[in-house]
Amino acid sequence: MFKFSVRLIKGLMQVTAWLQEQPVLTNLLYRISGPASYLPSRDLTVTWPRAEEHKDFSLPNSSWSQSMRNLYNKYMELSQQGSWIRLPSYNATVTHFTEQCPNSAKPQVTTRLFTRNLDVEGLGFEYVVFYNQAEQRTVCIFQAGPYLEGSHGLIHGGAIATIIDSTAGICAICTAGKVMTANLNINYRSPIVLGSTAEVQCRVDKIEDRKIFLSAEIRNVDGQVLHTEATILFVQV
Ligand SMILES: CCCCCCCC(=O)SCCNC(=O)CCNC(=O)[C@H](O)C(C)(C)COP(=O)(O)OP(=O)(O)OC[C@H]1O[C@@H](n2cnc3c(N)ncnc32)[C@H](O)[C@@H]1OP(=O)(O)O
Repeated sequence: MFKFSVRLIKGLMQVTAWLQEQPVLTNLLYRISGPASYLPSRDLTVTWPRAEEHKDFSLPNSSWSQSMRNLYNKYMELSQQGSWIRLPSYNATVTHFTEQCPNSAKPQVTTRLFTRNLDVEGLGFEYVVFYNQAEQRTVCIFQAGPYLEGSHGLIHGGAIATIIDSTAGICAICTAGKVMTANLNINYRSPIVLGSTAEVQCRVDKIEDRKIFLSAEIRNVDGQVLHTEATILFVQV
């Protein structure tokens, strides 16, 4: 009887472990319960600022290179003329979409925006996004820190995809409201050296019903070197 119980418990544990590995289960949990219960139950070492203390990460900090600052100043001047606006950037998505969080004084979040998840300035994604409403364009001035390495001394292709997805996502959100990335197609033309400044240019090409088609390019500071080209499809949700 004892042996049978042990075997039964072991069997149950194996079934549970197998179930936890199945994407269909996590997907189902996510759909049924929403993201909060999908998070791991252990304590997360994530902190977030109170509403009155929200740090705007799109403002220059001491890690920014001179070329990063020069481009920032260029678009700030254009902003004063009215064509572009600088978009503030916080480290939690809930802070961006305050209408989803009525109790915004103390957002109940245990998550961080992927691109803003490091506390030390200059190690990860340093960037600022400007939006041009009339032209349905965004530009992102981007400096990749040493924690974004792929090949030796160069930015990881996934980090490049992330900054494109973010710049295009912001463009699509500003233009069409709530959207999800449905397709992201990238051609990596030349590598980007860690620490260098790059400019991500993104525009809405067309809108068909719920589909927003965008294209993006990453170039170096003077625009002479093409690093990356991409097309992105967002679907309104
Ligand atoms: C502030 C920082 C901003 C950062 C932004 C970052 C945004 C993200 O990274 S989102 C995360 C990654 N994306 C996801 O996880 C999305 C997962 N996918 C989904 O949830 C769904 O498939 C979703 C919402 C994209 C589309 O689903 P649904 O709303 O049911 O649309 P659906 O009816 O299937 O399709 C609508 C149209 O889009 C088309 N479509 C949908 N997916 C695709 C695709 N992958 N490729 C091409 N076309 C597609 C369909 O063919 C259909 O076209 P038509 O109307 O002409 O027939």
